[in-house]
Amino acid sequence: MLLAQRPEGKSMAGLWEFPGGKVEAGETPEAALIRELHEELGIETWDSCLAPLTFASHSYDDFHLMMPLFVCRKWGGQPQSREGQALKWVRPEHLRDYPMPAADLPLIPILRDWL
Ligand SMILES: Nc1nc2c([nH]c(=O)n2[C@@H]2O[C@H](COP(=O)(O)OP(=O)(O)OP(=O)(O)O)[C@@H](O)[C@H]2O)c(=O)[nH]1
Ligand SMILES: [Mg+2]
Repeated sequence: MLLAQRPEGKSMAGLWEFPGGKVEAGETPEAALIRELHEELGIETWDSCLAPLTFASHSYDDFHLMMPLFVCRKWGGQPQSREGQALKWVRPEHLRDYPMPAADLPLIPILRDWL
């Protein structure tokens, strides 16, 4: 799977995360992910290429995160770093080697078992 390292200046800088971002008003989760993948990686994808896999539910100090995790199996173009973030393709069994946000940690065994 493709991990992105949060750049300096953002919250949780240096941690490795799944590409994506916040849903805007009136957007479906799928539309938000399609938009974010375009903004962050320059790739195109479509609702029909996104499969919901699991979700994270985690209380940070200042907000509660509910984050759906989708698998994107088909896209157009080559992922490239458009926001200065480092990118890395990582096998599920190696996810533990990359420091991730606290909300993501319970997802690691699920991804290892399911993918
Ligand atoms: N994309 C992403 N966000 C995550 C993950 N894990 C996690 O806790 N988050 C949190 O979920 C929120 C997503 O925000 P984001 O910074 O990616 O949002 P964004 O792309 O819209 O950026 P922006 O707010 O700078 O415009 C952040 O609070 C982030 O820390 C993850 O694996 N991927
Ligand atoms: Mg983002």
